[in-house]
Amino acid sequence: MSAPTIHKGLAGVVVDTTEVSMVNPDTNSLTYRGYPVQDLAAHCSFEEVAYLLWHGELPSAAELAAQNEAERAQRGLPDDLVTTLLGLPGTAHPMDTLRTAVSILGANDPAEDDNSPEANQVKALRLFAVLPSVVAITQRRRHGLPPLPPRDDLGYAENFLYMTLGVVPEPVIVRAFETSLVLYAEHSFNASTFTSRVVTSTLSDLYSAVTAAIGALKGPLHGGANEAVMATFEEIGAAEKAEAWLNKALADKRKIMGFGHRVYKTGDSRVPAMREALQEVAALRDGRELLDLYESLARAMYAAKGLHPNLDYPAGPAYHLMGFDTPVFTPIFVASRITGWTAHITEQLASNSLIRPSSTYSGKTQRAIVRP
Ligand SMILES: CC(=O)SCCNC(=O)CCNC(=O)[C@H](O)C(C)(C)COP(=O)(O)OP(=O)(O)OC[C@H]1O[C@@H](n2cnc3c(N)ncnc32)[C@H](O)[C@@H]1OP(=O)(O)O
Ligand SMILES: O=C([O-])CC(=O)C(=O)O
Repeated sequence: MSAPTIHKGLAGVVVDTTEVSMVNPDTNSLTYRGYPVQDLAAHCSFEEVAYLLWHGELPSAAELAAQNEAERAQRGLPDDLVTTLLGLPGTAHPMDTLRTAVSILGANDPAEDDNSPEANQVKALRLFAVLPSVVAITQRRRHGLPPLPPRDDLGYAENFLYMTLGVVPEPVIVRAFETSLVLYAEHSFNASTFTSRVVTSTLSDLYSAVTAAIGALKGPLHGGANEAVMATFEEIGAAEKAEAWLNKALADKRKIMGFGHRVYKTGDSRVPAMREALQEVAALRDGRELLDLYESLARAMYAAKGLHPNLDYPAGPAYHLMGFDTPVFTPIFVASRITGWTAHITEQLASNSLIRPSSTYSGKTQRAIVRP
């Protein structure tokens, strides 16, 4: 009997179909429900993109108004949840706070175990609405500031920025932030989405699937890379030091965060739009030096390894210049990806099969228990 082929990391393994998005590495393109992501970023609000991911079509004006009304009404956090979250150690990573918040919201939801599409859509919208409040709390407590109540006169991106930073910034910043939310929203069977589908496949509940997905996204090989990119820039310090720093880091066999991708091998479809957003933010926020460092490291990495940046590479410095603390970068990714995760959870349930791959045993041969 020939040994089965092992697909480490499931690389290249096609496990299911999806109608939510298509990543095409041959053309470096990404579509959500058929629409190119850069067109959505240029012409749609994040709320419209959320509706598209959940319902398969862009909303009419009336459908969007109804969703917005429901979302704005649910932005606030219950007082006891705020108390619990502020009771976590100040050293807790904001991703841990976010994961805990989703878990508590699930435990308090009497419909937690109702896996009907209607009930799960209610939960998806509720999580979409409250996550910015949780992210905002984690940043504000780092600065000794109390939580700010949400404002229902502001759009999703504006309110998110307001609650975290205490002001509604310039329209260029709001637009760049919204672009990042659209670009981060969905990416087929990435590790965190796949995690959410694995949990869902056991017929567990949506909150459990999202909690697990947050755990998967936290890692620096996935969403955590947007925070790690900032740490890299801080370690390098200046553009003229980038090449020497990189050569040493590669000689030390370090992974350079924000570069490479499991699917895209000739460039991430989302980077051009996010790089443009970063340039606009940098122009407004005195970001010339950071931008120079960004470009120097990217050039050196391509020369040394032929590797291109992924979305986390421009998103990290853009969030920094907008005024976000580094530990909230990946939580922002969560607040965006909640749309994609929940669309996939619904899709998984509609055509479910328990996800349970096989393995080849490589341990000790069978043996008897021998007691002395
Ligand atoms: C939104 C997102 O989640 S995008 C991904 C964010 N993650 C990161 O930026 C982390 C840094 N990047 C990486 O670690 C990888 O590129 C991954 C995990 C994203 C993809 O990994 P894989 O598809 O498994 O690629 P793999 O690890 O096989 O890389 C192929 C080769 O390129 C090298 N390589 C890939 N990415 C990097 C990197 N960022 N730094 C240094 N070397 C790298 C690998 O060491 C390997 O070299 P080798 O053949 O000499 O061993
Ligand atoms: O697709 C992946 O493997 C990672 C990624 O870019 C994402 O989740 O946005």
